[in-house]
This record gives sequence, C-alpha cells and structure tokens, in this order.
Amino acid sequence: MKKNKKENIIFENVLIENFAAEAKCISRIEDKVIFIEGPVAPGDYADLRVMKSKKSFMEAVAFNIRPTSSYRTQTICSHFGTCGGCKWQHIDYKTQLDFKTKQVVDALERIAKVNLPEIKPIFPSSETFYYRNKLEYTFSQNRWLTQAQIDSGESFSRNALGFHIPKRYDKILDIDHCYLQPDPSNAIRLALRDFTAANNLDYYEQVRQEKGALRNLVIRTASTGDLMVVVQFAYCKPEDIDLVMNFLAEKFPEITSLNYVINTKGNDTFFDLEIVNVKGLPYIIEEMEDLKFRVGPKSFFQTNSKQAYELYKITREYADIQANDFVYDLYTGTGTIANFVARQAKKVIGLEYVEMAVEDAKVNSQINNITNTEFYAGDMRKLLSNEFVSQHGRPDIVITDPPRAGMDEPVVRTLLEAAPKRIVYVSCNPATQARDLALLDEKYVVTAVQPVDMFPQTHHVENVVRLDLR
Ligand SMILES: C[S@@+](CC[C@H](N)C(=O)[O-])C[C@H]1O[C@@H](n2cnc3c(N)ncnc32)[C@H](O)[C@@H]1O
Repeated sequence: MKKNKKENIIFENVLIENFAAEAKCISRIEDKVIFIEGPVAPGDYADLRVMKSKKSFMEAVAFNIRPTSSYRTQTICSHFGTCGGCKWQHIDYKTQLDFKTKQVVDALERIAKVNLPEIKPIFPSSETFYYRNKLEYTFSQNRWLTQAQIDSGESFSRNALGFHIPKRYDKILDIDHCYLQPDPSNAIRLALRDFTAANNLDYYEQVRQEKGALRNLVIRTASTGDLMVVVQFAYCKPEDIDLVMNFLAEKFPEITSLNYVINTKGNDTFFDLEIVNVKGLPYIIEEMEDLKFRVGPKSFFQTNSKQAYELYKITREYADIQANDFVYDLYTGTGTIANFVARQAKKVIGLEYVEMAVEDAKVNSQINNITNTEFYAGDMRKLLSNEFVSQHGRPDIVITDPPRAGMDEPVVRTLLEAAPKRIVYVSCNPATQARDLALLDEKYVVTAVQPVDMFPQTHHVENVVRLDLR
C-alpha cells in the first residue's frame, strides 16, 4: 500500500475476485470489502486507487489493469473504457448472462426470503449490439479527449456530438461509431456534426449555459423501418434552422419523421415544448404481432424492441388471462402491455403517472380497434386506492411494471386488499422487486421467475415474476 500525490491510498497488483452490483467488481483487502470501478473482470490484477474508505468497506478505481481474466472477450468499440454506455463489453456474453441470473437469484433469496420455484436461466437477447431503438446525443464545445488523443496532438477545439462522460457532466465524448443503434444512426450523427462545423454553427454549452445554436439530437429507429430524428436547437437563427433541416431532409430521404424543437431551458427535456414536424409524420410506428404502436417524439417505448416483444410474451403467458378476466396494468406507460393483452381479457385498466403517456395509450387502443381498455393518469400511490377498486371493480389479474424504485408500500397494501388471483410483476430492479415480494408473501406464492436480458453489454437486468393467490 502507498499514497499518491493527492493522498489517495493505492493498493498495487490486487486480484479482482468477483462481480458486484452496478457493474462494479469486488475484492477483499485486510478483511475489508473493496468495490472497484473500471473495466476489470474477476481474475484480472489491477492497481486500485481508493476514493472512499468507510469502517466496513472501501470504494476504488482500477488502473494499470493486467487483463488475465478468463471471462474477458475482445472489445470492439474504440470508446470502451471512456464511454459509460457498454461497461460490460469486455465480458463475454455468456458470463454477462450468468451474472445477471445470479443477481436475480441473490436478490430474491437474500431480500425476499420467500419460497421460490426454480429460477429459469435468463432469456438472452438475439442481438448483443445494435439493439437500441433510441439514442440521444449532446452537442458540446467542451469535447473530452482521452490521454491517448492528447498525446497524439489532437485539438481540444473541435466540437463534439456524443455522450456525457460518466460523472463528468461538463464533458462530451465525441463518438466515431456507436455499436448500440442500427444504421443510419451513426451516419446521421456524423453528417450533422460535420455539416454544422463546416457551416460555423456553434454548439450550446449546457454547464456554462453558453449561447449556441445546436443542443441535442434524438434518433429513433423503429423495427418497422420508420426513422425519426429530432434536432434540438438553442439560440439559432431561423435561417440556420432551415439550413440544418433541409440538409437532413436531402441527405437522408429515409427519415420518415423529421422534427425540431427550440429549447433554451436549463435542461434538455422537451416534454413541455412544441415539436415542429418539418417532414413526414409526427410519429413512427412500432409493430408487435398484428398490433401497431404510435410513438411520438415525446412518447416512451421500450428501447430494445425485439426483447420488449419477448418480455411481453412472457408476461402474457404468466398472466394466463381467460376471456372473463378483468385486468389492471399498473405503471402502463403508453399502454403497450395493456393493449398487448387486451384481446385475451374482458377488460383492461391501465394506470400511469404521465398524462401524455396515457393519451398515447388511448390512441394505441384506437388505432388497433381495441375497445375494452380504459386508462387513468395519476400517482399510483394515490390513484390505486381501495376506493378506486370499489369504483372500477376488483381485478382478477394485475400486471405491474414499476420504475426502479419498485412499488410504494401503500400500492402493495391495496393489491393485498384487492387480492387478484394472480399478479405478474415485471421489474428492472431485482432488489426492489424482492422487497415487494416479501410483502406480497402474506397472500401470494411465487410460482415462476424468468429474468430477461434487455440490455447486453450492461449490468441491467429485467425480471418477470408470477405470483398466485395462496
Ligand atoms: C418501467 S416503465 C413501464 C412502462 C410500460 N409498462 C412499458 O412496458 O412500456 C414504468 C412506468 O411507471 C410510470 N411511473 C413512475 N412512477 C409512477 C407513479 N408514482 N405513479 C404512476 N406511474 C408511475 C413511469 O412514467 C413509466 O411509464
């Protein structure tokens, strides 16, 4: 052990012992657990710079990595290690899947402490790259350079169009090629970056809130082939907006929905702003089986369309809906699951916080001639009360897909009171799901568990649990 100039403790040549949560790894030094950030894998050796030291654990960043792990695979992206997007790209896909399954098993065994059926191995993604249907890039005058780029004499002055560096909100990594979204995502980004630079259009600087013309770029590639582009401008002359939009329209005739928005607020969100549609339709269409889903610039849709279909099929199978069943779909978003299962059910009610998503959900029922759905907007904690259940009817089946924080306890209590014969719990966070399962154990038995991989090259895992009334 030694200390560097900034007085950080450094441990040299430490064996990386295991994977840990949140894409970290773990080792043990002097009986203390040490959580390690950086592109390491169990079996590697690395020097560790301690960033935090508490009584029972430490947090460290790995450097001088000796890549001797047998779990490693060749990385394909030149931005790996700097970009926060694919933190597990150096881990072979089978190991990624094994660890995700283990994360689910650990959370359910350690936190839920309920009787469990055999947990199925994770459902893998058929595509491990180019699987995302949406990416969001940021324009910046404040380009991030790696040490290698600085050493090779690259200039800081070139603008960037890419992703935020993890923990460095002021720096943007200029992306040459991103392996997450299919063509023509890369071509559009690079063409727009080069065109705006050639025409001396400056970029908005978010942290310093410096005036600039271009701010953000959203590209959505639907499984139907539809293609949406939304360019976010900040302080841009109308003739320059026309210049950029005409360039995109001519260069990429395959864009089916070309839009822009002017945003001079302190953040990049545009939910409260008017979107101007300059070419094509103001939405794209996603398809699943014979259903169509209309996705506008402000609409949520699961970002891995193919795996979303697999997730929904598992959810539908676990729900095992009969023709007379009344279903609640909690945290329905744009009503995708509600509409996906509606034809099996007598009636489906979808509940969701975001009013605009509820409007999308209603449209998605209409365009598919689904007439047995109803959607309500509100905070689940208040909306899903015993009164709501008395007023609208007791559900036979509940499907719930909450955000990472899981369900609020009053929501779980209302479910226990309503006592549907079956609950299907879809979760993107096995820890909070396990916490909620512990409460549901009062009346429910877990009868099936199926993890699903929606995000290869990352530590994120989705999990579907079926619960039957005791
Ligand atoms: C994981 S997403 C589920 C989306 C949807 N089931 C789907 O597959 O597209 C969680 C949803 O819960 C909504 N949400 C988050 N907190 C909420 C709350 N307190 N009350 C109601 N809805 C909430 C979010 O807006 C989001 O649409």
